[in-house]
Amino acid sequence: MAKQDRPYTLINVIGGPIGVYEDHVEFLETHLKLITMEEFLENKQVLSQKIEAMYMWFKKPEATRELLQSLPNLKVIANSGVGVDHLDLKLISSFGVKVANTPFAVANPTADLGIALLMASARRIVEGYQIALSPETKYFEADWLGEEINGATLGIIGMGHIGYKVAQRAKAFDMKILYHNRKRRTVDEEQAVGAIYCQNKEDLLQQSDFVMLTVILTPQTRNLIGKKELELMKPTATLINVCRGQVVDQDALLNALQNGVIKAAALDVTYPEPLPRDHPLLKLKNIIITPHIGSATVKARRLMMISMVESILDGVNGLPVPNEVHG
Ligand SMILES: O=C(O)[C@H](O)CO
Repeated sequence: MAKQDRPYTLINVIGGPIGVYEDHVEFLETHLKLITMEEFLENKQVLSQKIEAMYMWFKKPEATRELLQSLPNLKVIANSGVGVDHLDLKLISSFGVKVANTPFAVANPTADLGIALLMASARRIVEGYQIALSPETKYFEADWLGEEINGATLGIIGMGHIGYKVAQRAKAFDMKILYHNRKRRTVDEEQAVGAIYCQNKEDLLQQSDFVMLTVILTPQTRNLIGKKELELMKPTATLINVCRGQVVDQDALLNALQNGVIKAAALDVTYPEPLPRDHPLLKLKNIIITPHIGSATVKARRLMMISMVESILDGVNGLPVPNEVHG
């Protein structure tokens, strides 16, 4: 693309914990004219007229009303990742701005992580690592046991791109797969992974040995799993969450884990993130917590970037926006 044709695109900063990756910049600069927030604020009058896109890498820059008001020619916001719960979609669309996300880029690595957490929990890998490392360990105990996952029942709540990829993987482990979703998958899709639809999430909760959460966070899914739902689960069951912390009532989960209502939990997401260092969930033995790493692979982050650039280029050229999110 000729240099002068690249759309002016607002980014937060390059590098550091809240910045665009330095090794993505060459690709980005080939397609977009990147303007950092600092450059924008220094030369607001000129740049505000030129900026047509926002490259929102891990929630930054924030799409505040004030920022949207100062960008009269903004056409599209490309959001890294699939979750858009940090965005006020109504507000953004009232400015005539479209939003796109990257559902395809994150589906495989997030499903991989879900299965990794399931396996780690079933085979007590984190505890085992600590035993293997501990100076207290004199011998390896023969009765220190985990669970096998083949033949076990996995209940997937949320059968979008990620949930379906989880099912594909679970099939390879000969798990029995149940799922609950707003919309039922086609019979062909169900048969391809051997998944059985549960119209009521209660049925799924009662029957599953592992419950995996892969929904998006909306007002309807906030606290989807609370005291009542945890009590429906088997006392031998494990809850795995790879979507958003707020989908689970964390106090109810703490209580359930402390009192044997369920056996264990494996969470890639909590609220807040990270949890305060003295949070009681961090003190439990029957929990694994990872730092929100569903999409944290080199490949996924590159695919996210490419997908975001595609959405921006089509968006500023008045074409249908790939992966447009409708509020
Ligand atoms: O929303 C997502 O895709 C992840 O949580 C962030 O990568």
